[in-house]
Amino acid sequence: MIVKTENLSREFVRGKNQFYAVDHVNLEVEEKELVAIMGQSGSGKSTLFHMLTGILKPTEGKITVLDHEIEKMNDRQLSVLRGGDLGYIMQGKNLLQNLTVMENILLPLSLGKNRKPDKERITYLTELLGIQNMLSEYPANLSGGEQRRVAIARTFAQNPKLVVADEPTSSLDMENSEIIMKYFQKMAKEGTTILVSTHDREFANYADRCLWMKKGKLEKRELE
Ligand SMILES: Nc1ncnc2c1ncn2[C@@H]1O[C@H](COP(=O)(O)OP(=O)(O)OP(=O)(O)O)[C@@H](O)[C@H]1O
Repeated sequence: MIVKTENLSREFVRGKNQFYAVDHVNLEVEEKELVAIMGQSGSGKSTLFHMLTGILKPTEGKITVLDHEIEKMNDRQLSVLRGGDLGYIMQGKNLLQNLTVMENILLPLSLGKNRKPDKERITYLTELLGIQNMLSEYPANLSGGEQRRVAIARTFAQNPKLVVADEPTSSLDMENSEIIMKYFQKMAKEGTTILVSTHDREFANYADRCLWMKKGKLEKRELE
């Protein structure tokens, strides 16, 4: 099992209300699976992904990712993991603005253990994602969709065993979304486990399995 959560929960307080953003989630993802989590805005997908990747501590429950007990790891151990076997494509723009595109792509590799940049892999990825002519640009000079593609290239450049991707196709046009979905499917077949959150129902055609998140609870259900 690559991902396993047991009763994973996160509570937040807003005003006088205490509520579960993630409510006793039991999720299991096997090696080589491409699993899509769908759900309305605010249903808890990002909170779940933040906990799986050690960005956010749970209020309750257990998380095992790639044989690591995530909630017991310290920040240093977590950043080594996130620079190596675990790749996290976060939502929104998250490139470092003072580094060029290429420097951004190489950054996780400098945090991971025993990972050296694989030039061939990086060339392949940047060409596939159509960012090969922007490698010496700064992120501020790129569109939102281009920055998204750089973030995707950065994650796969580290050759992770598990990729957690939070709405990877959100600011992309159809053509680029399809390239990403096909690439995810290919990488899953070749051995990378991928967990993706999305509003894009097209992903259902590429994923091995779709789950639905509703008010913090994870449901198994057919798409309408
Ligand atoms: N730090 C926080 N403090 C209080 N409430 C929070 C915090 N972070 C998230 N929430 C709330 O928790 C709920 C789940 O948010 P989350 O970002 O996980 O949803 P999501 O499914 O990823 O949404 P989207 O699809 O819009 O990204 C929302 O109601 C959100 O407002």
